[in-house]
Amino acid sequence: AQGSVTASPSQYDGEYDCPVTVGTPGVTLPLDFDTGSSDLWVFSSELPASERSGHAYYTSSSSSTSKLDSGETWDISYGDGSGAEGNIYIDKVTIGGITVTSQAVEAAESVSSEFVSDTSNDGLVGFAFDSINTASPNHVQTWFGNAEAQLASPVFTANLKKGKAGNYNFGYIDSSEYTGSITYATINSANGFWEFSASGYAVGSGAFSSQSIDVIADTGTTLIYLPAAIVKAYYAKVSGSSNSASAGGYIFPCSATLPSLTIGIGSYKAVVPGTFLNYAPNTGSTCFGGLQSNAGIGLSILGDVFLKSQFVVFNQGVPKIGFAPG
Ligand SMILES: N[C@H]1[C@H](O)[C@@H](Sc2ccccc2)[C@@H]2OC[C@H]1O2
Repeated sequence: AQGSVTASPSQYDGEYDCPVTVGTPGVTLPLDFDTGSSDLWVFSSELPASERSGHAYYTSSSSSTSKLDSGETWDISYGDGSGAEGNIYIDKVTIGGITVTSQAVEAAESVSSEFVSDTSNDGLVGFAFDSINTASPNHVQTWFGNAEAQLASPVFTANLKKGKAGNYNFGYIDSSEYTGSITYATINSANGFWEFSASGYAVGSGAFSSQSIDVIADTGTTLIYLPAAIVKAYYAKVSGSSNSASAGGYIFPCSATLPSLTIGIGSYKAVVPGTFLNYAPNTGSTCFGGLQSNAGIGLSILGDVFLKSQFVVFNQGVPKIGFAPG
């Protein structure tokens, strides 16, 4: 089997949400595909009505194929301080025409305010490694982990776009979605992430600095977070930029022409256009950068600002990650 699903950007490409059908009869919910976590959870009828407002949700008792995963709970905290928790049902989950008949569906009983106010999604689908799934006392598998048996190849690809719909594909690599050749990096999955070593960086037309940068590829993170020294070197080339405590990061005049950012993947030079690095308006005539410091995060993240400039292959079989111009 192979599948494909549309990925729709929220405002400012803050996240990319995809239709996922759960249960019988199916309820289709826009879920945020997240290669930085490994829980599939949904807004549910078990939430207080106040936390469900503005959201669609899953009602296990209305699904003839739903079965309580007795004794199992989940409780997740994300890097941005948000979180959710609840209990678990086993039910059918279809994405892009591929159905997993016995998927652990983590039903929310409580979600943090960030999720209540983010009405672009009604939950998340984690695509990282099972080791960081939060179900307890037993881990549950990701949807992709369960779907792999149906796939010709243990791969999914991300073809995210700036300001318009893209897609995720499952089980195959569509050569029409990229140019040139795909360059792969070995994944270290010890921390449960799609973690690898980038080979260096360049700012605009400047010299490439060869250095190993430990990063994770995270479709659920909006921006790029790199070591402070690299970020400082980037904004040194943006006149009028400053690292603003009040804005929570680097800002610059919206009229600035931003240099591109090149990230090395082996010998491949992945280029993020300067226009992708003006993320969104801040206050007044200042704008907020798509590249920010990883200070306080503990790791570097290649989020959507980077990923939407590339075609990305996530191969869970090896594991390895591949990049090509999108
Ligand atoms: N992997 C990411 C995850 O998908 C989001 S969870 C999220 C929170 C609020 C709104 C939408 C999504 C959070 O930000 C970075 C990291 O944690």
